[in-house]
Amino acid sequence: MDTATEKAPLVGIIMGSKSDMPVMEGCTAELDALGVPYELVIASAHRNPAKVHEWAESAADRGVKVIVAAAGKAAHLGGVVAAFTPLPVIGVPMKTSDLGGLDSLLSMVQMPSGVPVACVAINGAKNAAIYATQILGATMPEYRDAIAQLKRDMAEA
Ligand SMILES: Nc1c(C(=O)O)ncn1[C@@H]1O[C@H](COP(=O)(O)O)[C@@H](O)[C@H]1O
Repeated sequence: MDTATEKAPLVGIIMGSKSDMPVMEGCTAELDALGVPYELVIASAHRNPAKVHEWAESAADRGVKVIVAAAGKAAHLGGVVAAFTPLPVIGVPMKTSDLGGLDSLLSMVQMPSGVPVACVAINGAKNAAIYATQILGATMPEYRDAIAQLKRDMAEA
């Protein structure tokens, strides 16, 4: 399932399996709430490396500014994507039934020097959306304003 919002995507979301989708709906819902256009692709670095390569290498040319990569278990996807793009990559380690997501977290966060993947909490899909929007907000005032409003809403609540 490959999808995108109608406006040109600024965030590229990739996940290793459609089984990650229920958690990652927390990311798309937050991006929708913040008004950030995104594209979404399901592709595994293990099962379909050619598709991951092509998608990651062409992301910047499509106008994508930040990538969110979600994967569970041997979660190499974010690192592989980071190898093929100059864009910042935010990893979302998926909770797993066997090792509770510690497997995903450690395989995602322990990147070799020179190829960073910024990693949120296990199942931290919403925070990945907020962090991606904050990165956009560094240069795009409308997204800085959206984050400022989110903070006001949280304080109010
Ligand atoms: N970690 C990876 C990668 C990868 O890193 O390329 N590809 C799939 N997966 C993960 O395997 C888990 C189980 O996938 P299935 O449910 O399809 O068996 C998912 O959490 C997925 O992200």
